[in-house]
Amino acid sequence: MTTPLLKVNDLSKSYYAGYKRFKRQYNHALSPVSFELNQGETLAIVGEAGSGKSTIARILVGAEVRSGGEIFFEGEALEKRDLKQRCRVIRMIFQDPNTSLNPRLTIGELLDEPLKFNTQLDKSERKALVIDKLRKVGLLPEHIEFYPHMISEGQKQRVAVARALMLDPKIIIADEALTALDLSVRSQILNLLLELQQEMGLSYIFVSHNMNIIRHVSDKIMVLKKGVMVEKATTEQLFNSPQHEYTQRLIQEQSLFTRKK
Ligand SMILES: Nc1ncnc2c1ncn2[C@@H]1O[C@H](COP(=O)(O)OP(=O)(O)OP(=O)(O)O)[C@@H](O)[C@H]1O
Repeated sequence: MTTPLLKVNDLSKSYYAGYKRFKRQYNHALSPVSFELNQGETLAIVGEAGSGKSTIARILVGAEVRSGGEIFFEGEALEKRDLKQRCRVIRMIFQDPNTSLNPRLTIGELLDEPLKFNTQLDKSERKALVIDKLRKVGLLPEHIEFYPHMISEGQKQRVAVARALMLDPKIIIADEALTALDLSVRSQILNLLLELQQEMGLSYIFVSHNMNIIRHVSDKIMVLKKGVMVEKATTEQLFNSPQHEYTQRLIQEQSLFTRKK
């Protein structure tokens, strides 16, 4: 049996919520969840607002500390790696490039940042890598001089993708990264992500509440409801025969919403 790229066992998260009747209270944002991700595979995590999707994402990238469970990357505990190494292997793309990209930095500076902080490369080596990644996401070397406000929404999301690629990660987590984009731009970015997956053997975790988006991109899906995993299946199984009534409702609501549009 091959070792999965990422193996998560009983991951959980509770937030301290103050005292009630002299007892410490906790908000269980995430009850223990387990899942695996293989190289080149796409996992989607779906659920309504507050279901714990982003909590998993934040723990995986090291932005949040887990309350329980274990995370193994290539068979080794993820915590054994320092945050720098962790940043290299798992990167995140956020929903809104307008807030995730610093407007005061040029595209070149934005892409150079991860290299500057995480590698020993000199300026010209870093510039060559920046240009390489710009090309990979369908932008031009000239974009180095541009500021985010000078380019379109779709191009901004391409910059966000390029930034996630700078350290040659193995896993990219896209947290609602396609939701805010209009339909034509969304399909362009989706195609770009799929091409990059083919080319670089990337694994993706798509965090989304939009069943339509994930249906077309994911190999398997995990459904969360109020911090509890209620269903986990291949995409085909889940859409053909959803087992949990919550999953059935999510699929139904999405198809109604799509028909109305
Ligand atoms: N820093 C925090 N302190 C306390 N509670 C938190 C914190 N961050 C998240 N939570 C709670 O944890 C639960 C899960 O939140 P999370 O952001 O993971 O949900 P989500 O499914 O990603 O929702 P959304 O789609 O709105 O981002 C929610 O009840 C939320 O209120």
